[in-house]
Amino acid sequence: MNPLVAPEQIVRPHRCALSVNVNKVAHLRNTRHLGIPSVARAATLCLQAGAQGITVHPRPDERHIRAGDVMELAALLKQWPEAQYNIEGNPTQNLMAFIRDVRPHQATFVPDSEDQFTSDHGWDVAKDADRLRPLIEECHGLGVRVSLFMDPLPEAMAAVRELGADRIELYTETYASAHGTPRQAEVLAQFTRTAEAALALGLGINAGHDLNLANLTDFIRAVPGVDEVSIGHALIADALEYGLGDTVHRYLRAIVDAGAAESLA
Ligand SMILES: CC(=O)[C@@H](O)[C@H](O)COP(=O)(O)O
Ligand SMILES: NCC(=O)COP(=O)(O)O
Repeated sequence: MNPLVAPEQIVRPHRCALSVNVNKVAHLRNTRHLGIPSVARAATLCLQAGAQGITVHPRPDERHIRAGDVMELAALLKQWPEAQYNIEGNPTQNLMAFIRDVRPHQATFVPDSEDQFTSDHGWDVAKDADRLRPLIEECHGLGVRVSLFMDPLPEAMAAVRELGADRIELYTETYASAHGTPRQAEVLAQFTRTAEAALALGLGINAGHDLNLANLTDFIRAVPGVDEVSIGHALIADALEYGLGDTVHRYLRAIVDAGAAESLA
């Protein structure tokens, strides 16, 4: 296949999956020694409400998701064969041990330092290629899809493809900050160009970070071919108001409203 088909030739019937990131449930749980709220129970409620996946980011300092959560969710998701398990992290730190143990559907490589407040940048593929290539190959050998957390840089997509990654995850904080401002269209266009470049190379597209009920539909409408959005912070905050099941329905409705999923009926 021509590795650079023209964007207008990309026709991909698309559904966009919602993967709920449960980091913040674990964050709250960790502030007491009571075991509540339960991460597994929260994940179950999200799946029962129709979420198509669960995401965790087990950071080395275990500030929220702990190793026990990763294993408990792996056992839970065996009861939900249609649902996808996405484990995020820095593969040069603690991520690969989880990937080897759990073999999730997807590993999302994120270039975070150990003490980082939150994820705030994508990979510099030119600089990191030699370290990432064998780790991507190892994941593929384990049957695990690999997504690279990336800033919206169209020119970086060829290097991502050359590395052998299956998908990119568009780091959407700059979009979320610009949403509802005069810069929205300009910032969104950069994400659209990046997605078109990725699709032209046969890469799948995920997206995440600071997505919420206010900005999600506009993003999915504008950016072609989004396979999966992983949403945590805002969704868990919304659940304090609407309850987890109703909140998941609201996010699924936002994806339907963007035309990227069938109606919830
Ligand atoms: C990679 C990314 O943007 C998020 O998935 C990440 O999980 C956020 O980490 P915290 O929940 O620790 O802020
Ligand atoms: N990869 C993004 C994610 O999993 C959740 O990010 P956020 O919604 O907590 O900002």
